[in-house]
Amino acid sequence: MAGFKTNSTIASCGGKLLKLNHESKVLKSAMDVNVFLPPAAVDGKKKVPVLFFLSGLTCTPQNCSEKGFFQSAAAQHGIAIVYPDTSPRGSDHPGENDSWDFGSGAGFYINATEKPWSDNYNMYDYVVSELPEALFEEFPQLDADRVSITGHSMGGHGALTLFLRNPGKYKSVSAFSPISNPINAPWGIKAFSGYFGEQNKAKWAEHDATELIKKYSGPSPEILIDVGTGDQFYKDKQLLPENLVEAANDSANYKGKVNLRLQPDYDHSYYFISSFAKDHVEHAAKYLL
Ligand SMILES: N[C@@H](CCC(=O)N[C@@H](CSC=O)C(=O)NCC(=O)O)C(=O)O
Repeated sequence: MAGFKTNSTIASCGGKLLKLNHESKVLKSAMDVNVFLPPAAVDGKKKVPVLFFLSGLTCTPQNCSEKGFFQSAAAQHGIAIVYPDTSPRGSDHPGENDSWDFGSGAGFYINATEKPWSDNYNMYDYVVSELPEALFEEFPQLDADRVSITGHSMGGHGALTLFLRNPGKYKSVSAFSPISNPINAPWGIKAFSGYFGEQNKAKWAEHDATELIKKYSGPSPEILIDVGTGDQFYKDKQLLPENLVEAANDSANYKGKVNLRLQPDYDHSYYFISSFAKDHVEHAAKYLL
């Protein structure tokens, strides 16, 4: 078996939220992960599709499973949700816990190339391969052939880049307030300088959704993006979703297929995410069911 320990099993929306922990080899860390099993999958007899939710800076698997409000719609559509953590934990690298937007809780869904981070900050490999493979082994009711991805902020960047780097692997993608062009935003510049080195701009571009969409070729389901106009990080140009839309409209595959919805007054918080969670589950359901 894949070696998950179940710390708690919580009834939620007719299904079960499992709070799990396992040892990750690629992260050299014990990792928490939450999995919501919809009612259809609780007895293990029916295979259900899976939606990954990648969280933002400072988050753990708890933030979205407690206040994202995804589980009601997921239960209705018979979709499981996986909530991974946002970085390895307790690695003790110098500076790992010095700021909230780099290091612990800020893994950015990349494989770091700069020391000491390259030792174990491999969130890309963890979310793309190690975690899903372990989950599909442990829970045969999760359908490995029907997987979609979504996320928030840093996790929205993760969802978009994992989708665009792996054509066909995910049936659909959506995002809440994603960091859409990290190579031109303060959060992304800080993270990529630290994890990839200041000079390695080619590597930076490999994890920038706006750069990736220009060259993307593969299945091209509509991409749904919600951003609140009251979001201070949007106003501070950390998110830059318009750059992604412009790049998509200049591309061969994604012209007119990024649906950016600017939601009046909403901020960056889980009040915003929970207000539109149903839409994102329904977006995924269109491609998963
Ligand atoms: N601590 C920071 C705010 C951090 C923050 O807003 N984190 C967001 C994600 S931001 C982009 O990735 C978040 O989801 N926080 C968790 C929550 O439950 O709200 C500050 O002090 O400004």
